[in-house]
Amino acid sequence: MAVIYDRVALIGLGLIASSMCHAIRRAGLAREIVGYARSAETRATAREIALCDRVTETAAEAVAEADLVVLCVPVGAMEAIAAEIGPHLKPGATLSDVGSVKRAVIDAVAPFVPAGVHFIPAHPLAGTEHSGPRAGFAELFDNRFCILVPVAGSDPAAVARLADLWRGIGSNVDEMDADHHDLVLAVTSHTPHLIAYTMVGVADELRRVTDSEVIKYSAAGFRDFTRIAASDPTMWRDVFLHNKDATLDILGRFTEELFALQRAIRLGDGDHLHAYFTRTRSIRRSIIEAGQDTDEPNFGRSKAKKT
Ligand SMILES: NC(=O)c1ccc[n+]([C@@H]2O[C@H](COP(=O)([O-])OP(=O)(O)OC[C@H]3O[C@@H](n4cnc5c(N)ncnc54)[C@H](O)[C@@H]3O)[C@@H](O)[C@H]2O)c1
Ligand SMILES: O=C(O)C(=O)C[C@]1(C(=O)O)C=C[C@@H](O)C=C1
Repeated sequence: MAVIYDRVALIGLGLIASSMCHAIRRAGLAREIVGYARSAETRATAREIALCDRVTETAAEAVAEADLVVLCVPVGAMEAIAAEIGPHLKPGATLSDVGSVKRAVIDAVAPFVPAGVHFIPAHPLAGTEHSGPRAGFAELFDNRFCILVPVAGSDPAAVARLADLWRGIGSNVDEMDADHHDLVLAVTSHTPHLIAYTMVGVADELRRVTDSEVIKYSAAGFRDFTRIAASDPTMWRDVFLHNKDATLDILGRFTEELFALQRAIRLGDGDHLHAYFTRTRSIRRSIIEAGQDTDEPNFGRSKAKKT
């Protein structure tokens, strides 16, 4: 594949940046990848594993002469890093990010984007519970969506170029408005993470009572919760602090449904439970039929009906 950006600078060398490094290299989409990380330890690791072509000591040095700069730090750290690099961005360059929340990142970063720099926020819908520069792998974005959230007046050619990069590293690309993005993600990612954190917390409380039975007999469903609940605490603290309204809205709806199910159990209302579970089962099946579940053995291969 052809080079899309001569020089790409990645700020924050964690799971997402390191995966971008591997994936951009795999597809040959940049002539040079420059990385910057705040901690000396992360910079040393990145150099040791030759993650990027060059690791710089400052963010300003990393972005100088870069054609694409991607902020890969937690959402709450975006403003400070934008303020630091703003004056050093090259005219005509594209500034993007991978934050899990979009409205708060746009509000925090936009004031520091100089005229002549294209600011195009983005969010790859792919991740794992691991973090840091060793966690990345080239296949992370394969068959996943990357949502681009162009701001008012974005240059269509710059948006198309960034979309080409994400397609080149395996993603499907969609565009969305920031507020809509934050609501959709509150449903599909943020609130589910909060529920997983809560359930694992409840089990942890129980463990003190039942002396490790929870761990010993943990079944697949709970194990999946523990994987999600092992995700980075800083990243998730920032997600909830910066997508407050949408998360509280969805959490309110969740609690109402939970109380309705709790009531059905108390009243022995099997019809209510059966009807509810039938509806939710059909949702899972439609996701698989649409070929969106990469954990499903038939993903991307068939639309075979399951019984
Ligand atoms: N992990 C996921 O599943 C996932 C998926 C999609 C998007 N994201 C988003 O991508 C971004 C990065 O997440 P990640 O999973 O790669 O995290 P990570 O913890 O693996 O890496 C984050 C990097 O940012 C650096 N950092 C932290 N605070 C900083 C600060 N104040 N100033 C400068 N650097 C700082 C860390 O040292 C680290 O290098 C986040 O905004 C997150 O919301 C994460
Ligand atoms: O698979 C996981 O570990 C994830 O949680 C990834 C996940 C998600 O909720 O799907 C988490 C946060 C992101 O912003 C995007 C993707």
